[in-house]
Amino acid sequence: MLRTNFNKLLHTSVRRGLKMSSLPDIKSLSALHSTLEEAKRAAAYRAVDENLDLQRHRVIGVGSGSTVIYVAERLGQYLLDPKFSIFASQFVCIPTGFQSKELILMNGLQLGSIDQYPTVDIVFDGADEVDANLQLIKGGGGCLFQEKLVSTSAAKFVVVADYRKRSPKYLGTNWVKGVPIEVVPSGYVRVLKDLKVKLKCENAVLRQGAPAKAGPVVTDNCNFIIDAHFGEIEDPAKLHQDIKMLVGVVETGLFIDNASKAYFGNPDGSVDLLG
Ligand SMILES: O=C(CO)[C@H](O)[C@H](O)COP(=O)(O)O
Repeated sequence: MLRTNFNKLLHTSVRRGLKMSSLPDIKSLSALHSTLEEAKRAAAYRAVDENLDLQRHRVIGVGSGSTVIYVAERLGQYLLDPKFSIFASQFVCIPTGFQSKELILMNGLQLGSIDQYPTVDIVFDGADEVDANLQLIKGGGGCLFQEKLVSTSAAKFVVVADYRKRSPKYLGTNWVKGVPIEVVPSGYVRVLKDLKVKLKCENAVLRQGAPAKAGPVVTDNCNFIIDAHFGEIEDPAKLHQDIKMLVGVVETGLFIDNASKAYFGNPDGSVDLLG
């Protein structure tokens, strides 16, 4: 069975022009165009190397954003290393949106869906802000519903981020664009009103697609996103619950008691671990 999958992988790799090679050491790779990108890559590679259990993990969630690009790249490198490919060819990768689906396919990985695989072994995903208790703001890229669906279906959720994402204390300090909230399109006016009147939100705006699109951002689930400003958030769990109660809300970008650790890449190439 393993051998058949391995042969299938070899044929697929050859067809796609991918060459078998050994898992590269990050130090041997060419420099990226900025220290920020280096930081993201360092966090992602280390998170994958330290948390991926080749013997046990089969269903792997791949999140969204610019840091996760390096997670998918690293998983693809495992697939191309003859030492690891016998295991990596068994991976089924679950995307959290259109972008991550593309990343999975581009790196030669096998694509699955959350409805085929409702139990996920491990998920790697980015974040917009992470506090000391591993509570998160996510959804800057508009994929929060599927990200929450996959991360809460996973036995382990590992955050990959750069140094800018680490909160000094309260969520809402570094990420000042507001808490992303996915809403049903016909309910957005009602949610905007309830956020201001019932939850005393400082400001809430419908996220716009301009300049790429005139009109609102439409999510992969055909919904809208509201960005709601609450300043510094002392009790993210309560705020999440309060927002969730509003009619028209699909999901909030507050990820509560969900992540088990976070890797933060630094400009000097080092990585800090929280959790
Ligand atoms: O939640 C997200 C998308 O909805 C992303 O994970 C988050 O915005 C982080 O992205 P990046 O790695 O580009 O900083």
